[in-house]
Amino acid sequence: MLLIEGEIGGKKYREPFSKGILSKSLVRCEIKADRAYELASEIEKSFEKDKITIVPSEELIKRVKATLEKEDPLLAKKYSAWKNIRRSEDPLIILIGGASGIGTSSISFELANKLGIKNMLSTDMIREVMRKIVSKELCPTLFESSYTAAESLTTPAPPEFDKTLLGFKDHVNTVSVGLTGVVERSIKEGISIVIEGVHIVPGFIDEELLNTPNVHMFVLSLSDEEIHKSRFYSRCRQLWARRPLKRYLKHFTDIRKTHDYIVGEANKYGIPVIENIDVTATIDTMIEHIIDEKQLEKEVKKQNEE
Ligand SMILES: Nc1ncnc2c1ncn2[C@@H]1O[C@H](COP(=O)(O)OP(=O)(O)OP(=O)(O)O)[C@@H](O)[C@H]1O
Ligand SMILES: O=C(O)[C@@H](CO)OP(=O)(O)O
Repeated sequence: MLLIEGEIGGKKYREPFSKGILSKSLVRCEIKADRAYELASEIEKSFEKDKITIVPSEELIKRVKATLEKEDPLLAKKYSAWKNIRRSEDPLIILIGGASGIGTSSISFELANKLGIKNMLSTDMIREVMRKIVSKELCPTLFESSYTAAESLTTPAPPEFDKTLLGFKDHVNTVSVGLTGVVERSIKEGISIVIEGVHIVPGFIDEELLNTPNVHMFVLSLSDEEIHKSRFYSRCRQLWARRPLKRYLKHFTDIRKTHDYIVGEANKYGIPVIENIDVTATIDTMIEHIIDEKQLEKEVKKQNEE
């Protein structure tokens, strides 16, 4: 039997080679399930042919990369990229913002899955907890949606300001308090987490917190309004969806205003804005950014030590 030898926290362990586990990780690199299983079998056979019975996990990764290189060099590059992040012992705190319906929850689920991150949280959940703590009288916009918050503003909006955005900023400002708490706690505990939602807006979260190593922020966008609108249709077709399509279509103009505002702020603060057209491309871009930032952090750390 072929055994894989790994190390966790300085302790060595051995486990039987599993074609199922390996093919699952190949599927994450966009290889079709059938082909992934065939490749996993080929890799197992190649070790048997070499009469190897115990393989250090590093060796296994090398062989997978070599096999993928022959299959398609781009796949090998993708596999290396996300494997590097997964194997890193540093925690990752990933914040994904964007207007309602842009795809923050779908992308956060896919990214967490790909990187093996087990903690996920939506800012809508943070908002829901805050609604139980703060009264409606004290903080009326908190009880609205981000795009309807203006309806509960207690003071009239000055004519030079856009009312929708005034309400939006007030709403985001409040939820950012809870969001900051979650980010601080995640850093303190050293856990990896993906947090997503409309309340992740550059400029509302303390810059020092965002500059903490391993904290990465992204904003999703859709410049084509029609594609954005179609996302509400596709969401309401999902059986589990409980959010009425009519509400989002009625407020679509306001949702677009929040979209443009979030993107504008991201550009102002140098936060990557990713057009969320294709799930795979979005995830790949995020992984590339995380790797680049990690490299930069390493270089800065090295310079500071010198
Ligand atoms: N890249 C994509 N390509 C195609 N469809 C997508 C993509 N990303 C998300 N979707 C679909 O768009 C719809 C809206 O996505 P999702 O629910 O993730 O948005 P959201 O930003 O979390 O919205 P909200 O903030 O209102 O909860 C869903 O049906 C989802 O499956
Ligand atoms: O406030 C919002 O923009 C959305 C975010 O998901 O929430 P809801 O439409 O459920 O109020």
